[in-house]
Amino acid sequence: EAQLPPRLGVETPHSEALIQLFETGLDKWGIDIFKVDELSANKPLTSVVYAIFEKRDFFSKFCIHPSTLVSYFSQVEQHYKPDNPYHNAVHAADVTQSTHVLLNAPSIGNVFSDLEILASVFACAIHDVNHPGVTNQFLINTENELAIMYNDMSVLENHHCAVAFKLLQNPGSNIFSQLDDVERRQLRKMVIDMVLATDMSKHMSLLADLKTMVETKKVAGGCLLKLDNYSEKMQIMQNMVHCADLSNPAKPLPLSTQWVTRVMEEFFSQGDREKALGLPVSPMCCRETANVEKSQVSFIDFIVHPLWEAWTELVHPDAEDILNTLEQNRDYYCELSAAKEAEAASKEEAGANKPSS
Ligand SMILES: COc1ccc(C2=NN(C(C)C)C(=O)[C@@H]3CC=CC[C@H]23)cc1C#CC(=O)NCc1ccccc1
Ligand SMILES: [Mg+2]
Ligand SMILES: [Zn+2]
Repeated sequence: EAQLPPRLGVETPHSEALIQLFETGLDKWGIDIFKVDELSANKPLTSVVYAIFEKRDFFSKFCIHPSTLVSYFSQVEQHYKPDNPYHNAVHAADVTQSTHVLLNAPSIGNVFSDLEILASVFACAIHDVNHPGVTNQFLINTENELAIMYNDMSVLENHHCAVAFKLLQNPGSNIFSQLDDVERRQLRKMVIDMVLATDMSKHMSLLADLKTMVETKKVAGGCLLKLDNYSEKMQIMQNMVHCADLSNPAKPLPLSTQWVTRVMEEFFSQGDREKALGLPVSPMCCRETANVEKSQVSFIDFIVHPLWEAWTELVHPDAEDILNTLEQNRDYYCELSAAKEAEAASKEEAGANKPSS
């Protein structure tokens, strides 16, 4: 019997503090995932996945040996680029833990099977693996080998999936080796369907389908339909993972502001590369002209809030607090943006009135 890996699957001098943090925060919306990164000695993904698998009893339910889980997710974690300000293992850990919380909503409690929950948690953990820190459009515009490989279609998302399943084939890393063939094939299809749905170009159609489902659910007297067909269930799972991927602005403000700084840094460095390559600079990637607060307000108003509003209706009333936090944060960015504009205007004013030297 291979000896057990360290607690939570990571070697860290802070293991007691990390265990404490998971005791109190693993099931909470708003755990400090940056603290998890510190306490886990920069293994946030492996430690979060290990803690969730333990809490959901996945080791015994799916006959997964802890050392196999650690072997696989250490490789996945290593394939997230630490130099990416945003699309790194901390983001993967954040999306995974956020989905773990969404799955605990009472109104979807008994909708999903253990295999569906396993697939959702796994999909989140690997959903951005080996992300190059640039957008699909950039890869297409620069005729990157990944765009050629995937014919410009959901290039990043196809790559994340392929890398994740390739790593499963490494010796001692196949966490799904004890599933039977049917389960393994079902899980693979569910994971691909969820990861490909994290491509923002699918956002509008995903949201439209979610709204339709909410309408029909209303008609069906409020309780969540016993979702019997695959496509309805998958729609909810895809939107759940997509919500988690777009959950930064709906987290407590000290976390949300760190994510804005990180994502803008990633966008700006892409803008720098576009400029250096003589390519048109993407709209929110220009360091000089971007108004960060204003664009976070539009990101929330046009993309994040409509999605979370629909999700909140679907799982009513379980996500009320999340929607409230999103709305409070939106007002904060709005005020900040107005204050910055007022300051800029008064500087302009002062400049204009400056006595000519
Ligand atoms: C924490 O903030 C963020 C967190 C994530 C993203 C993401 N954007 N996109 C697309 C929408 C450009 C992605 O495809 C990324 C990959 C998958 C999901 C969402 C990701 C953007 C922001 C932002 C912002 C922000 O303030 N101004 C930039 C902005 C303004 C208006 C509209 C979009 C972006
Ligand atoms: Mg992605
Ligand atoms: Zn993501």
